Amino acid sequence: TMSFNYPKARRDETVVDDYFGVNVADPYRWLEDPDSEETKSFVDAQNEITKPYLDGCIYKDKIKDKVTELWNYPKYSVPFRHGNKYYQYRNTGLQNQSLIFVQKDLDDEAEVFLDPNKFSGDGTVALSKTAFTEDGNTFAYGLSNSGSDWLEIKFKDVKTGDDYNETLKRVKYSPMTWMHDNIGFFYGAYLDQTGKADGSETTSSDNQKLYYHTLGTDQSQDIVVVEFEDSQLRIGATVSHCGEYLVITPTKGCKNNLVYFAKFSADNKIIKKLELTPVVTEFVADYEYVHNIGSKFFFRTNKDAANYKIIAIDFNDINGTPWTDLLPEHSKDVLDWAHVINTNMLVACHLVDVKNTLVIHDLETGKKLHDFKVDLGTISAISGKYYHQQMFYSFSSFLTPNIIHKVDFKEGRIIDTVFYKTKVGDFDPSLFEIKQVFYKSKDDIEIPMFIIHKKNLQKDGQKPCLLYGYGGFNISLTPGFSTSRLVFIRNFDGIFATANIRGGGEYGDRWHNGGRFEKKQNCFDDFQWAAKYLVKENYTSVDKLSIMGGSNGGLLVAACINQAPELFGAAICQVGVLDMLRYHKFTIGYAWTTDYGCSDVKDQFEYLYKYSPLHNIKEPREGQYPATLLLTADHDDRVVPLHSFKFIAELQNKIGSLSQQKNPLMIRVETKAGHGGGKPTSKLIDEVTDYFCFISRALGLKFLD
Ligand SMILES: O=C(NCC(=O)N1CCC[C@H]1C(=O)O)OCc1ccccc1
Repeated sequence: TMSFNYPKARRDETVVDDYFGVNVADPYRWLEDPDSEETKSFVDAQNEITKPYLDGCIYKDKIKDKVTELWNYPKYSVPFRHGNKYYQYRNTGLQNQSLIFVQKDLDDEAEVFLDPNKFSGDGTVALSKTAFTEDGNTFAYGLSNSGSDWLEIKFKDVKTGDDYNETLKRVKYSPMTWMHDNIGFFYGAYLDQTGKADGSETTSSDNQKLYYHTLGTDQSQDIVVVEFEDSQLRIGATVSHCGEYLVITPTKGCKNNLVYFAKFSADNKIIKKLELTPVVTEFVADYEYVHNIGSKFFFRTNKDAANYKIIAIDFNDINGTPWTDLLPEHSKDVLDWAHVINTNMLVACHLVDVKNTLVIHDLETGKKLHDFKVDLGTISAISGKYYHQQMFYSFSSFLTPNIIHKVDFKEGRIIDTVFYKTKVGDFDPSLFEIKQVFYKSKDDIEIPMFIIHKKNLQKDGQKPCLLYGYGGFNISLTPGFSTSRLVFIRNFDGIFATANIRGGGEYGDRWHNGGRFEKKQNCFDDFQWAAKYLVKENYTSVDKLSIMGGSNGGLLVAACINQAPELFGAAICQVGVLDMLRYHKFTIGYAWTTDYGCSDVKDQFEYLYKYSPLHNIKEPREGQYPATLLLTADHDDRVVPLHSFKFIAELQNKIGSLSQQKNPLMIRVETKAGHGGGKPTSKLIDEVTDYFCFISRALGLKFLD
């Protein structure tokens, strides 16, 4: 095994912060400036170590070919109906960005409506949020560059295919919603933020305002229609399905929002700030607009309902008429989302032990009308406007790429047919199996875990295993189809496992709250106990076990290798949140305090300091750190790359020089890329290939053809 001469990054020992009397050194503070020559040469020096190591993997070409081959299957979204046309995202398989197709009827020849690959040669301009007008004649679309959260909004005339002249700039974390006059458009922007705004800056995003744009005019004419004192609010907004209200749902963090509304004047003229009526003015719960009938509004909420429910609020009499439950909270099943279709039917999707169910209720009475048969897996999308008598939904799972269903509502009947079944080359799902196990964590709480492997597996403890986790922000890791993981199972003769650890939404607020604030350590314990389970049950062994996670999941991976380096052979940490004392200072980091807390508060500093990856790197009592690869990118303005730069510098400095540390400790820094959203297929395949090269080389895995 090689030893590595890692780049020596300057340590500035003069940078020391005082947190409530505790002095914390931050010698790599200078790495927080992405534009300094010193930081740029640090990144180049790191890539000069990492690239030869990855390219030195003897299977690199085979891995890339296999990943590409399995990736190359047609990906279709559910069809969407706007105006009198159907639209659908399609990718033949390897296109960098999916295209939007349009057709008059479902059995007509579809033609290209929008091809985002035309916006750049390398596919680094991605289509982000989009919104059609009610009449379907105008299409608003947001473009994101190099993976940044910043959007530029354009408007296309559907009939001619031509774009209107205006471009709305400095848009970020923004709604996109049209007045029903098909001319007025609402969006959120940071127009008074100075300096760079291309996603490579780390500037904190403050003072978002909600603007009203009139189609065909210049952005400079736009009107501020909603703004709040609190500069950290992101202003969610939706024009109600009836077109007569604007529902405003400001949020500050990543949990709980407020609710206001404005009723439009009869002539729909908007020339100044909107008169807002307050509905919810404290951050006590999530409230998501589902539908309204006149002044009766339906929201999905977790107010007094940890597993969420649908309530009805009368906007004409907010404090008079009691708010009622339309769809009561289920004692165990979590209400994932709800959608109104066919005028008076409510489609409800629940999560039951991390598997989706799909039912239809009567909108008036809440009475159940229909149960869709759903296998172990996820309802990955639904489409259909409330006034349509037709909807589409898609299903996918670990061994099942998208199956699209068409549902027609005719003469009181519900007719569910398979509309499109995705085929993936020569992949044969019958050769593999999915298991769901419930293992005990450190505190004996039962944690679900999906394990996927070839059938007739010999549990000889020698199988390479890839354990994936996230554990935060009420996000649930539900079954999904991933060809890269199937390459790991098929060609490394491996096992893929995903642990539904606390902090996620798998069991509603109970599960989310079990992994937040001072309980965040439960996430790390749950993940470490998943690793112990996989070894104890003879699926794999420590030196064949890799852990992987991204963003908050990158925090998970980095905290776990600090706390239990002896449990893992390799660790893949993608775009991780790694400096828990300073994360809130950059871009949208302050919004994450609803999960993490903040080092500005004494008792929160204390528990953050205990697990913050950057501050808890220490020589293992015995053995070494796992082979560790950090991945980040120069336009990641969700989790700025400085987290990974500082962590790898400290890891190489403290651990890289130890004689017993034979495993590589590296970072892969991508250019013209961001947090992950919108990444072109070519870059995704290169990234998967690289971290498979890293794992296989570090663990000495064989690649079977
Ligand atoms: O910050 C988040 N979400 C939380 C997030 O992205 N986190 C939370 C921790 C690190 C990172 C992650 O895990 O992906 O979203 C901001 C946003 C983006 C686009 C539109 C509206 C709002």
